[in-house]
Amino acid sequence: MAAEIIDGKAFAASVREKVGAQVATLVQDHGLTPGLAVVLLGDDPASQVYVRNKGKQTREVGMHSVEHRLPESTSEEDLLKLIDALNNDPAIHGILVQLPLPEHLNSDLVINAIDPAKDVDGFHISNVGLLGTGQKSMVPCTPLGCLMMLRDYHGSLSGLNAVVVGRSNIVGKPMAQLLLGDSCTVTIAHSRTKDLPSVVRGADIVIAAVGRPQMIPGAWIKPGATVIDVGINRIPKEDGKTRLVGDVEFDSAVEVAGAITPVPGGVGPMTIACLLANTLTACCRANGLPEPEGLTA
Ligand SMILES: NC(=O)C1=CN([C@@H]2O[C@H](COP(=O)(O)OP(=O)(O)OC[C@H]3O[C@@H](n4cnc5c(N)ncnc54)[C@H](OP(=O)(O)O)[C@@H]3O)[C@@H](O)[C@H]2O)C=CC1
Ligand SMILES: Nc1nc(=O)c2c([nH]1)NC[C@@H]1CN(c3ccc(C(=O)N[C@@H](CCC(=O)O)C(=O)O)cc3)C=[N+]21
Repeated sequence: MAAEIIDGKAFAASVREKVGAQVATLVQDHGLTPGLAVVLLGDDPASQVYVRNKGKQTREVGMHSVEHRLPESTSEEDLLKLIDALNNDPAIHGILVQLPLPEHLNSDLVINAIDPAKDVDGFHISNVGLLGTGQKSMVPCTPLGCLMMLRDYHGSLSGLNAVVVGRSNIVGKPMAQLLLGDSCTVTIAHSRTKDLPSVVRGADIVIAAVGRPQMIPGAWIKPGATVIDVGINRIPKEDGKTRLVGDVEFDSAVEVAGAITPVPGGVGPMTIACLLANTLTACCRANGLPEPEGLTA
């Protein structure tokens, strides 16, 4: 029996619809328009596509959207000045600095310069600490999107064995924290893990966040497991063009898994939808209004 395909694109559209409805209420009842600023350094084509999609979808849900495209050579001082201005701009409730930053910049320093209340990526050390101690925080968008899909599919995650492959600060670690928060038994695997296939085989939930095209084959997956593929990898096609694939070998995994997210159309669209949800949450918190419903962790 082939797995159920978890439709991240449709799920993301439903999240955006909820965000849009709550934005409309904010505008009508409180005269407030949530605002998101995205900062992009350099001209990496893939990053440009994401930034364009973010801007378009931000406007579609009725939010205020600002893009700052700066040259690759921008100095740390100038970038910190821009962040300071955005921190102090009352029309901006969310700030996202697109990663990775050029090598000459210290990304920890830059991220920690963002007002934690406006850190809609959830990467600031305060938000990381709040999440790790189970307190209210801004939750990183990609793991939040994965959690929403898992909760929707499973109902309760309590007691399930979850394996997160990858330990980055932006995906693997926060994903593990969220799963722990929902009472999964969590294993974090990485490049030094011994016998990864057997670690993955023990999982009811597999989160693949490695950045290696199609690395996890169906043969590693426990029959019936839920597979969330975070990987976004561009590989060459026979016709000279490229296509997107995940970190999971979809064709073999779909035959074994109980449910699986495709690439494209899985985690990616949910990431952007959660960015909009976080911006709405930040705007509500900044104005002492109740948290948006069904959009936080
Ligand atoms: N869909 C979305 O919205 C998003 C998708 N992504 C995608 O997710 C993927 C991961 O991103 P990110 O977390 O930033 O990546 P990083 O490169 O920061 O981290 C990759 C992790 O994978 C581990 N790893 C590498 N090789 C292996 C291996 N052979 N076996 C086991 N583990 C391994 C690394 O281990 P170690 O620490 O030991 O080096 C590391 O912890 C990428 O494809 C990226 O494009 C990222 C963000 C958002
Ligand atoms: N500060 C910061 N925050 C991020 O959240 C962040 C970042 N930097 N740097 C880059 C990664 C990557 N990322 C993606 C978002 C959406 C899609 C997405 O929408 N993907 C579509 C396909 C898009 C396409 O066709 O290229 C899909 O999977 O269906 C993918 C990847 C966010 N990231």
